[in-house]
Amino acid sequence: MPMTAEANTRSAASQGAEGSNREIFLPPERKAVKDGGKPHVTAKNFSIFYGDFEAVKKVNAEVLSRYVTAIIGPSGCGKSTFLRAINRMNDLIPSCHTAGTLMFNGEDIYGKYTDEVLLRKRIGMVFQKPNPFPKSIFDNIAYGPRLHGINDRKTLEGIVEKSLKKAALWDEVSDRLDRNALGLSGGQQQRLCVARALAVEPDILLLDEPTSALDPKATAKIEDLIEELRGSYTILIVTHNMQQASRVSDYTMFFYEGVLVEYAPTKQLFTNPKDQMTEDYITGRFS
Ligand SMILES: Nc1ncnc2c1ncn2[C@@H]1O[C@H](COP(=O)(O)OP(=O)(O)OP(=O)(O)O)[C@@H](O)[C@H]1O
Repeated sequence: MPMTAEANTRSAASQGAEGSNREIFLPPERKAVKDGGKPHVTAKNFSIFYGDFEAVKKVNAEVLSRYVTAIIGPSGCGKSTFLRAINRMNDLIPSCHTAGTLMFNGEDIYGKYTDEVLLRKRIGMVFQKPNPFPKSIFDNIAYGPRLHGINDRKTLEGIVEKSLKKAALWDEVSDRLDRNALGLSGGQQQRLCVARALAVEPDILLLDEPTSALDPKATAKIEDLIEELRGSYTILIVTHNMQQASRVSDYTMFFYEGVLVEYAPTKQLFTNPKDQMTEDYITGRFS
């Protein structure tokens, strides 16, 4: 059987990585996003500490609007800490403090006058484990809009429908919006959590290992959803799964021991990493 172009590339890539147990990643070609690519989150010498321990070390980076950026690296390297800093979720940890600056749309996220509630409306988050409220599907989605003063039933109905459609869940739940969200499957619950985050019309979505508790089918649905949302939202996703990073993201950040070692277009980072440490990590020399 003749080798396909893809198989040829795979073969060439395998041969290129002499002696290494190289996983082959072939990130798909991705189209440029309309009106995307502006600095949306900018870190300047940004560090995050737990007490005296510097978990994230002097990061300098710009996250680009409307693209998907994956954050990868071994366990404990600071991925979640960095992600959570972007909507100040770390504020809930008393020992946690920061140095340097982290800007969102040119405004200091840690500025004296920043309102965390409004910040979290603009920068939504979905966690590793689906965490719907023990309420109806409708009330889960309407929760955020109500918190921000929307109480008109018709308006809420419109928001709930739109959000569930964006999260690719509407068709599965439109006839049971009054049922408890905890009755949904794990994958549906996670899409509900995405819908809940979208209901307040955020600019940025932070996804902290959103598929690690899901089976392959539910994982594929979330990955499809990320693809759908790409171009409308700036998305950052922490993932342990390098294949997932290579499939869903436009840019990838590789962290090691709190240091942002390499940050590049996903295709470049996975096929032609500049740093030896990145090369070693993506080829499975350490995990
Ligand atoms: N609440 C906390 N208090 C003290 N140290 C913490 C806290 N949370 C995380 N750390 C430490 O900060 C470092 C970075 O942790 P973080 O959870 O951000 O890493 P990670 O790359 O997301 O790891 P994983 O992939 O295992 O989730 C680790 O050394 C961790 O032990």
